[in-house]
Amino acid sequence: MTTPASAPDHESTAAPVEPHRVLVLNSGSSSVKYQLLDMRDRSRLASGLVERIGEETSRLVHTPLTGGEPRERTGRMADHDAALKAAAEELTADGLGLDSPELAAIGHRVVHGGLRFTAPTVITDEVLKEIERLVPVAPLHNPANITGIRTAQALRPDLPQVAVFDTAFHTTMPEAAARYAIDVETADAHRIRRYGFHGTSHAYVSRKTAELLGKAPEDVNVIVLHLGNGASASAVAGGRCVETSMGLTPLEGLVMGTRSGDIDPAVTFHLKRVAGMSADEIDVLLNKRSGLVGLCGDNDMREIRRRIDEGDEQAALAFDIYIHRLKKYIGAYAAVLGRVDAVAFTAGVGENSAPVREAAIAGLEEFGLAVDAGLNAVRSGEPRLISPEYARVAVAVVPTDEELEIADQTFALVAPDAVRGDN
Ligand SMILES: Nc1ncnc2c1ncn2[C@@H]1O[C@H](COP(=O)(O)OP(=O)(O)O)[C@@H](O)[C@H]1O
Ligand SMILES: CC(=O)OP(=O)(O)O
Ligand SMILES: [Mg+2]
Repeated sequence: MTTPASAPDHESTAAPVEPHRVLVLNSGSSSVKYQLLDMRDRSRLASGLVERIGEETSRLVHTPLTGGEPRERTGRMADHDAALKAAAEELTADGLGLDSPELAAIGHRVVHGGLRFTAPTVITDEVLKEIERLVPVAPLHNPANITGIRTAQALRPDLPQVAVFDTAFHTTMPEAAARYAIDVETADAHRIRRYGFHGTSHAYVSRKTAELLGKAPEDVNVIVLHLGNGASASAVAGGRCVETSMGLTPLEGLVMGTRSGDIDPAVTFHLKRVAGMSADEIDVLLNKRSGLVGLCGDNDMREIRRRIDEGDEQAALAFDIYIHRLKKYIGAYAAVLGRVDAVAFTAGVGENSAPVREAAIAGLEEFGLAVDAGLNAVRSGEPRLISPEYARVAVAVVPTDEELEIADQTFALVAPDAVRGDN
């Protein structure tokens, strides 16, 4: 790539360096994860997490990856703008300030890209307006993403800001999977269809799973189970998504930390007509007061397992409902794919909870699925197999890295000719 920075400069003695760093912002409803990467070798220079934004107990944990210990800040951070400014200060303290000429771009996770955004996109005013238009279909996520973009633009107005959409990977779903069986004219008038989310993670993990099996992505069919606070399953055939569990919004599908996942849509009419709830109240009930937290008061799988170990029946039932739904999706996606080569568990619960993996696969021997108890108990940050050798289908734990995937896609867009390190 030829830029003014690489033009001969007779006054300076050192050779000018092409901008090669990417900052990634993954803004969630109440948290921000960030990473600064050096794209020459795809190494992480620093990473961090701000949790409980808007509460008195906000907490920032910043990890410099060049040797130092993690640093913590606590105390109220009122909004995502305050959280990002605190993160920028931590980076500056490490000598990695956002004013650096080495920064090439800022990559943003944007949850809903609607029908229009099927690939990473440089953010213009017009693109930002479209992301705003999609707020009603991602009310917990797109507003946080927009604040992240605005704050980053204010800090570095000269840099390309790139949006990488959760929905993009799912745009290959066939119409049979993407359409709801409702009146076509109404659906089309309001763009009501199944978009799917967590696509960056499903893309990354399905590719990594193929790598773990020593095969090309085109040659494998994978069921990816992204089990975080939000949770979704996808069926990926030869590297292309053919079905996923989230729909118009991230509310459909699996039982999640605070979201109900699938319910009979008539439950909402019933809540309105019989329980007298407004649309907004029902929205809050299903998005924030349902799922594991609605069933047992806790949404953290560690806490639920602790309660089960102490004999708590409410926690045990919540766990059973979570696993029952997961198992239904594994069976359904096996049917959709026809041939399954691997089932991959990922995200906070999928990577860390051996009991969830064991229970989700238990009883599926007829599908060629089994988990080896010893392998399942191993704790590691590496992709690994947990199925016994005799099993026909591989079961794997494959840590996701949405930030690395966003950095790769961002850098490929802004510096298409740059030489990048390999995996
Ligand atoms: N060691 C663990 N054992 C079981 N569950 C865990 C563990 N660590 C994290 N989790 C679960 O992972 C969830 C967070 O997952 P994550 O993928 O970070 O979610 P999100 O990106 O939606 O915030 C927590 O709510 C908790 O339930
Ligand atoms: C789309 C979605 O549910 O994201 P998250 O899991 O980060 O809440
Ligand atoms: Mg997540």
